[in-house]
Amino acid sequence: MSNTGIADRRDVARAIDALRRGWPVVIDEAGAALTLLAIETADAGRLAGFAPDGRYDVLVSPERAATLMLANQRPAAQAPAAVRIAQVPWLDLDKATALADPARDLSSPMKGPFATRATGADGAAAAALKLARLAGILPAFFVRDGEGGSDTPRPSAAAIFDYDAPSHLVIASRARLPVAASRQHTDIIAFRSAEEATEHVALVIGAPNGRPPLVRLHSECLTGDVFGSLKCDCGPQLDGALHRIAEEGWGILLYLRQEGRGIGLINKLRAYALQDQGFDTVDANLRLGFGIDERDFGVAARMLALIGQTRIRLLTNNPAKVAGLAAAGIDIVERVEHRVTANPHNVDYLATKRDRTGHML
Ligand SMILES: Nc1nc2c(ncn2[C@@H]2O[C@H](COP(=O)(O)OP(=O)(O)OP(=O)(O)O)[C@@H](O)[C@H]2O)c(=O)[nH]1
Ligand SMILES: [Zn+2]
Repeated sequence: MSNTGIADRRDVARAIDALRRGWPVVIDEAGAALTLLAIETADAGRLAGFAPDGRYDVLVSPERAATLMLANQRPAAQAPAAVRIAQVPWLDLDKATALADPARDLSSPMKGPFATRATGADGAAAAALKLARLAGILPAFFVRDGEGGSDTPRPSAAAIFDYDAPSHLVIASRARLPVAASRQHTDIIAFRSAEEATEHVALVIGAPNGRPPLVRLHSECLTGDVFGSLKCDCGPQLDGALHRIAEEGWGILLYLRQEGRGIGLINKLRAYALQDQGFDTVDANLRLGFGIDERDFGVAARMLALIGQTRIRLLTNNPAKVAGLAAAGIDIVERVEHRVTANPHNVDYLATKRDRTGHML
C-alpha cells in the first residue's frame, strides 16, 4: 500500500488545484524547500504576490532545457532533475512565458543569454515537474527558495511521487454492457483511486476458456476515439481490438485514461499545434518539456490483478507496453501484432512510431 498518509495526499491534491488556479505551492524535501508558481497560470498580479521583492528564477524540465539549449553544469552521466534558469533583469512574465510555451518558439525565437544554477533541491524540482503533469499544465515555473505563506499547500516531494501509485486503485463498480463488437456477454468494470478524478475502465468480453485472455491496453485519445481523427491510429485500433477479442471469444480491453501518452488533452493539442508547424510526435512532446511517453503501465497491471488475470496474451506493437507490464508482474505468454490500415494523414505518425519509439510495425 501507500508510503504516504492521508494528510500528505491531501496536500498534493491541494497543490494540483493551486497550480491550475495560478496559486503558489511549496514542495518540501528533507531540509530544503522550493516555492513555485506555474508560469502557464500566472499573471502580473499573481507574480507580484509571489515575489514582492521581484526576485525569482525559472524552472523548466530537462527536455525543455535541451530545446532551449540550456543545461545545468553537471557531469553528463548525471542527468539533471530539472533546470533552473537564473533571473536576469529582462526575464519578465512575457519572456518567462516564451521560455515555457513552445507555441511561440518559431515566431519569437529565444533571447539570451541565460545562466543556469543548481536547482536548490533536486527532488523537489523533479516533483514539481510531476505535479505539472498531474495538473495538465506546462512544466515550467517561477521558483524561489524556501517558505511560502501559511496558507500555501505544502506537499512533500515523496508524497507527489507516490500520489498516483497503482496500488491506490480499487474496483468501484461492475455491470453488464452489451457492445456492438461482441455477441458474447460483456462486462464493464470501473476502477477508481481516491486521489484522481479520472476513472480507468475495463471491458471483459466473453468468459474464461482456459486460455490466457487476449488483452489490449488502449490509452484514451479523445480526438481519435470519439471524433474519428485521422492524425493517429487510435480509433481503428480501438475498434479492431474489440472485434479481435470478440472473435477470440474471451479477452479484456483496458481503457486507460492516459490521454496524449500521459500529458493530458490540452498538452496533446499543444503537441498537435507544434505538429502543424512541422515537428513530429516525439519532438513535439520534447519541445513542450515532457518525455516522449509519460504513461505508467503499472496501472494496467494493477487492473489486471484486480480482475484476477495476470497471465495474458497482449495485443500491441509497442515494446514499452510489454516491458512495463512484465516489470509490474504480468506474465505475457504471447505478443499479438495489432496492425491497422494507414491513411494519408497518419502515415508519418506511424513511421515515427516505427523509427523513433521502437514500435514493431
Ligand atoms: N502526446 C501525444 N500523444 C499522442 C499523439 N498521437 C496519439 N497520442 C496518444 O497516444 C496514445 C495512443 O497510444 P496507444 O493506442 O496505446 O498505442 P501505442 O502506445 O502506440 O502502442 P500500440 O499498442 O502498439 O498501439 C493515446 O493516449 C493518444 O492520445 C501525439 O501526437 N502526441
Ligand atoms: Zn489517437
